[in-house]
Amino acid sequence: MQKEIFIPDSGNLLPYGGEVRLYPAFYAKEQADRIFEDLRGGLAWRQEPIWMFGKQVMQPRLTALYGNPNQPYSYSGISMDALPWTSVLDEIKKNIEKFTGCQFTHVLCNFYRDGNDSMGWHRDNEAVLGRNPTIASLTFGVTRVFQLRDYPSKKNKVEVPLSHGSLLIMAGESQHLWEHQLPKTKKVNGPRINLTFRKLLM
Ligand SMILES: O=C(O)CCC(=O)C(=O)O
Ligand SMILES: [Fe+2]
Repeated sequence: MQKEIFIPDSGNLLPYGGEVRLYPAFYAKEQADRIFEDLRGGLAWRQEPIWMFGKQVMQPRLTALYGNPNQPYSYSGISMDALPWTSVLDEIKKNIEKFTGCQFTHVLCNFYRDGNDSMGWHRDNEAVLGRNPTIASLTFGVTRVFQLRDYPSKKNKVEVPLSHGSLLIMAGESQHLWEHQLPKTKKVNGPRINLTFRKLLM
């Protein structure tokens, strides 16, 4: 769908140690609106517990995992079984595979109901993703600020507004040297859906 048109990108947003690129208009508004509605109503959203500092707490967002069968995905102390691809998720996967030249096996879907929902500082560095994973992150709904910072020093914060229809690619060494989060905010009140496409090694 996208392949014949040139999609401008931000250039590398990281000053060193990996690559993060933003394609603000990967999907045009009408298409992004349609995808948002389909994902909101069509995915099996659940609030899941995770382990944090030795105790179980509910995640401050809803999640769903889709992907190739027989390959469960473990992160933050929970193991999730992937549901089979829906037609919209499969359509998006094909688009970004064509665009990036990478293959993806799973998509972790996050639903941030409002500005109180969030995701804390982390790296997507599970061994099953391999050493330098390419992660494709798509946003639908309200714009939220995504933050990265140098992992060892907790300095050099980079802020990236992720808007409706945008694609963010994290690649190279970005999951070693940088961590990222989606902080809470009082500035927005609407819902946001984020999809992170990943390739799990068998
Ligand atoms: O919602 C976002 O933009 C970030 C999601 C994320 O970091 C993740 O799913 O690992
Ligand atoms: Fe992440």
